[in-house]
Amino acid sequence: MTLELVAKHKNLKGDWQVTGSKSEANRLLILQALFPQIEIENLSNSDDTEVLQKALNSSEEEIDINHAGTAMRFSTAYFSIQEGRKTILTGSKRMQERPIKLLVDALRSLGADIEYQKEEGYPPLLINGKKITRSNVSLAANVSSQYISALMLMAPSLENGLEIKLEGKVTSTPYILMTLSLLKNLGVTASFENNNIKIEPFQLQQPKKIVVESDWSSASYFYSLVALSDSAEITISNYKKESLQGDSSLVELYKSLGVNTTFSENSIQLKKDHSVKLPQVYKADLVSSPDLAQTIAVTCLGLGIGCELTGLHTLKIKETDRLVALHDEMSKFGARVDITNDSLKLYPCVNLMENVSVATYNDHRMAMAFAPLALKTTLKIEDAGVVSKSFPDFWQAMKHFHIQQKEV
Ligand SMILES: O=C(O)C1=C[C@@H](OP(=O)(O)O)[C@@H](O)[C@H](O)C1
Ligand SMILES: C=C(OP(=O)(O)O)C(=O)O
Repeated sequence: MTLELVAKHKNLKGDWQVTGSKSEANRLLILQALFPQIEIENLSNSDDTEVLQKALNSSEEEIDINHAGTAMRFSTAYFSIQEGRKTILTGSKRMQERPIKLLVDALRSLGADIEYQKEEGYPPLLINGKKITRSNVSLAANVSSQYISALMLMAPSLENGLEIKLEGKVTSTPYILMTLSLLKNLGVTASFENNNIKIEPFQLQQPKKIVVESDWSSASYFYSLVALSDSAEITISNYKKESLQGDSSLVELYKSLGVNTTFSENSIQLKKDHSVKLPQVYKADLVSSPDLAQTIAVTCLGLGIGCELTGLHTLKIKETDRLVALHDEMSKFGARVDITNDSLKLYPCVNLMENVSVATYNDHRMAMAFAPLALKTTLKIEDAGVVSKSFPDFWQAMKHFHIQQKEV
């Protein structure tokens, strides 16, 4: 389905309730499978969370995780310790190109029985669940934090706990800290000091309710709407100041792009700040917030300013090669874009082309990042249904804020 987008008003007002964080939800689902006394509230309604929930409830041998990276990585560790159970974990064509070797090597070194079904280093995986008693592992931490979170999530259910030594420069650190916080919140004794993670064995004695905060990566599209509007005052919920999600860095990152954030009890109010003088070139290191790269790049494109984004080395192995995708799609609007393996440079582009058709490459964030650009030019989004990976009611939200959509 291709959607043609037209912004009917550029003065935005209104409220929206965003679904629960898929990162928090997917961690909690694994923890709940290991400690059934956990009760989860405000679970994400994303495809990635649904697919993991189904996988964990499935009694089938073959489980298809589709495009969901966290579900693939977290359930690889989970099924490795399901004693006596054989599982084939597979996923979409793209999932079969997303590397998992570092995690499989780490699990194998702990005694897990995992074989590759097709290409070495990539799903699908054949897993024969086993009891794991070894408690020391080390792995490179510069490729994906998801491998580390996967090990951390299974760790408290191991009889000897787990010590994980992180090698090299750690990437996407806030996601490791999110996992650590959720474990601690449950009552697990856990620490992360000097690239060393230590998690003690744990048993949950009493029922424990955990409420998932709304998704901050999804909030980024509202920040972009506000930045690109003529004026805006919108409220989104449920958010809190002390977030577990690293993407709450949006509050700071969007200040110089003209968006002010005010926290209320369980929501945030975003206001267009007309007093801000936009930078000619916006600069940010996004090594801690890789999922914001597309939103920020497109906001800068819409504002007619340049940007230099660094710390993007993980983008190449996500739903698509996001650096190439951003380069190709922003160029269609007339912009000059240079990319390297870990950075993106956008040159200021004052006259945006009209009626551009944006390809989305099975990547929800390509569709969602470009949608707010409708406030600046007319455009089409191809395969617009991809948004359901993390934000199924995204298009309703855009409609609520006057971005009209017509199927073409
Ligand atoms: O642990 C998580 O929930 C995630 C970690 C990040 O991945 P990397 O660690 O691979 O950068 C992020 O991009 C992804 O959307 C969610
Ligand atoms: C990278 C993402 O997800 P995953 O790696 O879990 O597929 C994302 O949601 O932007």
